[in-house]
Amino acid sequence: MAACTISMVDEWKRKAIEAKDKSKTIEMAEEFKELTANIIAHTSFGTSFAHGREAFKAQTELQMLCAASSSDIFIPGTQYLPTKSNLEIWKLDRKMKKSLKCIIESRLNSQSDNFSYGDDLLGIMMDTKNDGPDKLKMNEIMEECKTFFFAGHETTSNWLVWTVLYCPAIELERMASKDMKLGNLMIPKGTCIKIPITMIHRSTKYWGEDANEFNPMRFINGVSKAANHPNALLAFSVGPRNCIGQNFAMLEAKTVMSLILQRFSWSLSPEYQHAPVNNLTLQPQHGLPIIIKPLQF
Ligand code: HEM
Repeated sequence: MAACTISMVDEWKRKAIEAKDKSKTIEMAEEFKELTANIIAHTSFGTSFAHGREAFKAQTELQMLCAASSSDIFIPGTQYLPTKSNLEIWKLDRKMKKSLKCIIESRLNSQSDNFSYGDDLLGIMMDTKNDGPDKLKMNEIMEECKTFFFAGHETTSNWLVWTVLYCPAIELERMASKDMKLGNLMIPKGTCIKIPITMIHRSTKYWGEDANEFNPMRFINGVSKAANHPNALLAFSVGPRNCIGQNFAMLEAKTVMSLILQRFSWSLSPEYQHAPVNNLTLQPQHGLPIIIKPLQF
């Protein structure tokens, strides 16, 4: 984490120092996307990082195509038709799976003397392959790699982008597995419920009159005491399906922000246009240009 971040901030400093006024506008949204992809690829694939990045690049393109087609009206069966977008989706899917399979196979062939596949995420998952009932199949390992990249990349990247404004996942969805009562509402089995995290995070009912103000001191006694309901902070969800990467993400954000703040002063560029858009995670539609100035030359 720290090594990836330091190489990014060193590059920023070099660019700023080269400039006449010793400052530089940096497109933070793009930089954070690249940084968090590097961090998650290193964590997942260690030494096979470069190949992992290739696989994740294909997954990102695939995700964008799927997000675009998910806004179309869905006609059952059309996902199997060889349309231009489906052909592109299938091609990227094959490319990504091939890269991941290559990484796993080369790791299988290079098992070290102590019969371990390594201490990155891939190695740990492959080591479980050797044991009895928890054994993971190649397919399952590939799916887990995809999940971790999807769940741990844009979330953290957009979290860094907004830092103290918004949470990156703005709503949760649940489907009722049986008829149930929720407060005064009867929820029939099969109903989809959306939980509006952003609205809950801005509710004066839970957070008090200053709900819309940036007040980090409200967390001084811990997250569960910050509001008048212990689960009012839902950024990582709560319960058995809450975010498995929460501690990783917290560590990543603290590492990145502290390494940046130690080195630069910064201000928002006049080019910035405030237009958050929900593309599965909340993103700045027109990027985040920030002017940075090194604190020391
Ligand atoms: C600021 C960053 C992050 C935010 C705001 C975030 C938010 C969330 C939320 C709200 C959920 C629950 C989704 C639901 O219940 O419908 C979730 C689940 C999950 N997150 Fe994160 N996440 C972040 C970073 C990460 C990272 C870095 C990883 C992995 C390294 C990760 C892996 C996962 C996984 C695997 C799940 C599914 C858990 C399950 O269904 O059992 N997340 N995340």
